Amino acid sequence: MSDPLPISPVTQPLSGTVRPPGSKSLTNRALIVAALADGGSELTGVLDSQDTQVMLESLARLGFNVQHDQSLARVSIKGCGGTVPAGGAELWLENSGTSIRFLTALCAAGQGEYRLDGSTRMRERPIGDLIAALNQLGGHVTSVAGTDCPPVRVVANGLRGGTVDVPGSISSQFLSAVLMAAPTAANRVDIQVAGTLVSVPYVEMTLAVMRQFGVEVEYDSYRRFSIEPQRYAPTRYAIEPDASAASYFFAAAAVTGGEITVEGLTRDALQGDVGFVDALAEMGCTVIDGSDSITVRGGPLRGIDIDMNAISDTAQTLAAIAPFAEGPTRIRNVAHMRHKETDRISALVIELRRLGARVDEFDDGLMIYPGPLNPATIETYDDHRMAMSFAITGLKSPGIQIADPGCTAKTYPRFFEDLAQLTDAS
Ligand SMILES: O=C(O)C1=C[C@@H](OP(=O)(O)O)[C@@H](O)[C@H](O)C1
Ligand SMILES: C=C(OP(=O)(O)O)C(=O)O
Repeated sequence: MSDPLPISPVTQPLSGTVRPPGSKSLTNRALIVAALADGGSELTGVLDSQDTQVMLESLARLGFNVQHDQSLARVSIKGCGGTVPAGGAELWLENSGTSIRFLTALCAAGQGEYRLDGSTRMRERPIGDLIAALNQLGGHVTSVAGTDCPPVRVVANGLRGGTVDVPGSISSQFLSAVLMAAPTAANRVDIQVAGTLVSVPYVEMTLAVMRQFGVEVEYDSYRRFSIEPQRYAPTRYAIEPDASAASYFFAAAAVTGGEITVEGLTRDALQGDVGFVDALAEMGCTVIDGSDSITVRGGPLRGIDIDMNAISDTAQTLAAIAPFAEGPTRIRNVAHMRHKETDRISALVIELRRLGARVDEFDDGLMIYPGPLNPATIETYDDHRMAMSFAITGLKSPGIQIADPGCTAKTYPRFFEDLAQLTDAS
């Protein structure tokens, strides 16, 4: 655990320009489909963080030829035409949900015995729905401890294909994992989503990346998908900056009344989390769309009532600035946040109350009331987004310290350096 980090409130509105590192979600998707492609791909703008390092290390263990140039944020990877070279491996995925879910499906497309495991929290994160789906497609996948959580054992002999139900209400990552592996199956895969589908923009992102690597999916309003056996094409692929990471900088502008530009992202980004700026606009900020950037200009904030199901990784960002708005903020329809790095609804409620805020907890979200905050050390629960979100609260309210700030390494190892660059320049 790293030492607590005190955050100094800003003395004037925070202004400047920042370019966050590459998107975690795009990096891990591009790596999976490039590994399944028919030859060498080159990815640029690759995120270098714990979640992508465990993916890269795993692909190397699986026998893929992967070259990572960290200084240039570039990865070259030689795909094996829909197969996995090593006939078995043990993979360690820390607490990276995308990595363990996407790689479980990739391993099922291989030949041999694989074991996938991760941190204590990872062993509490559900994966049973994905296991059941892969087994319907001819896989032999089990939860080793019978918990429907990792560790996972895959005895692989390729996927047969056929018809499969994929539940969507716990995590969209199960559907994304099945979609990306589906073109390697011997026969057509017909997917039917069971129940509601959470985090829909991430499924749109999966389909977009598959298309960019030359694979076509027929689908009908995110309920039914059909994938014929196909090969991914080797591709030169540029990864967008991370839109969830951008939310902290947009929130910093909002809460300090400053003006911050995030470069490399527009509303056309493949990441749904760019939509966080619409929430800020509803709270009273001005959003300025550039040709290759988005700028947020802060102002007096008003509380809002918002469904954040599609962009739940930014719900903590919003909750962390909500105490400064006029009127309460209600965040709805994010029950799936309870299955992430920590139970994020519960963590938000505890930490906002520690600061003296009035908060109501609901099964599906929370309500935050405005009011002055007191000094406190914020517990981060090994959740990068708790650390980054409450750092923004600390720009406005004195005496806030972030416990274990090193946990941002999961997706943004240099977060506090990038934030300091903005605060030092203002
Ligand atoms: O597919 C993805 O890249 C992700 C999907 C979301 O998870 P859920 O689908 O579990 O909500 C999101 O929270 C996560 O950070 C990344
Ligand atoms: C939920 C997250 O990650 P994952 O599910 O990939 O571990 C996140 O980055 O906020």
